[in-house]
Amino acid sequence: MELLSNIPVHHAVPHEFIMPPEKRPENYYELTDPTVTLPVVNLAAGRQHVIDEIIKAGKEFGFFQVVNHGVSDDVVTRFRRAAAEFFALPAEEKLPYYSDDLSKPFRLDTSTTYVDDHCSRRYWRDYLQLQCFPSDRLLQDWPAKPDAFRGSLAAYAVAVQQLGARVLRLIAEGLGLDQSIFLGELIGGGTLMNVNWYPPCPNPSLTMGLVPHCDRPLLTVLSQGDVSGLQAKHRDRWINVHPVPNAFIMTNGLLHSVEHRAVTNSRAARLSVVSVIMPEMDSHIEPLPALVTEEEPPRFRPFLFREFNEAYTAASANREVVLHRFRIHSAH
Ligand SMILES: O=C(O)CCC(=O)C(=O)O
Ligand SMILES: [Fe+2]
Repeated sequence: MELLSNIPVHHAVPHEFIMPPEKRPENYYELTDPTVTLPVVNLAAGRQHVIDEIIKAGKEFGFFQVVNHGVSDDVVTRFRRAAAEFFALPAEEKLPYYSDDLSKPFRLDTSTTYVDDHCSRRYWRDYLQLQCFPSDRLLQDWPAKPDAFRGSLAAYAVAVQQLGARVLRLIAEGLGLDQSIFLGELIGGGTLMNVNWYPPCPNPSLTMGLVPHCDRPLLTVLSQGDVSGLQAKHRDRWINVHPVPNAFIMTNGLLHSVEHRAVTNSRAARLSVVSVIMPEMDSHIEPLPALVTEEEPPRFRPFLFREFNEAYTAASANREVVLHRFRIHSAH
């Protein structure tokens, strides 16, 4: 399949990218609620204030941006630039990495195919999917070109993992739990990364960059640069996640795993770097006893992360279908 990034300029939308009318983002403007903006949490503020803001944002939105997060702009910019340069390489240099084998530690692929009424459609996105740790062993699987790719990725991955651990400690404290409760097997699956490339699209109203979905891991740390396109569900409406300079966007399954999607635009290419902090496959997922009360009984049965992962893949990330498998249905 031809990569979108192999074509310098797209003058028309090929038919396989045209979404059926009900899946188009035409509600981009109508259903988008311009009065709602996602909270921006300043991590340099007082600790208790930061914790309160994160818990409030997590409960209300399941999504928030963080600034003054301690990850240097240079680390972020260097990796974002190297990744953009990778997508701009000539087709033959990218070809060796092209694969749809999910077990590969580094692979390049193009938009997921989505099948509807026996008709398949494609999303307007190329992406890299890679494992980050242990970086000394995986480094050789990462591309040698552009020159800055390996070094900048190793630095970025460490910085993002530390930031993720810091936010997980703050969340634990905010829930009245031991600070390190989420830092064991729940993050032991390592960090996976998606680097998404959405080239300018001649007709954004017909295409989607990424299907509405919820992320499956414990915490996602997303860098979207300065081009908008990310939207999150809030009270049944899509809201735009406005780019905030040097911010990271966080979303997690602890408080609320929120449906989000990416729309395309005709002006500028958009690159997002999505780091997902994964549990070990055999970790036991269940409501923490400290959070279960008679008024708040468990709503989901215990399961292994492996089972959840399989259900997620089988249901193509459809939130309701996945949750249904694990929900405890009350007797009345
Ligand atoms: O491009 C974006 O901003 C969203 C990407 C995303 O949600 C993902 O890769 O899981
Ligand atoms: Fe996502």
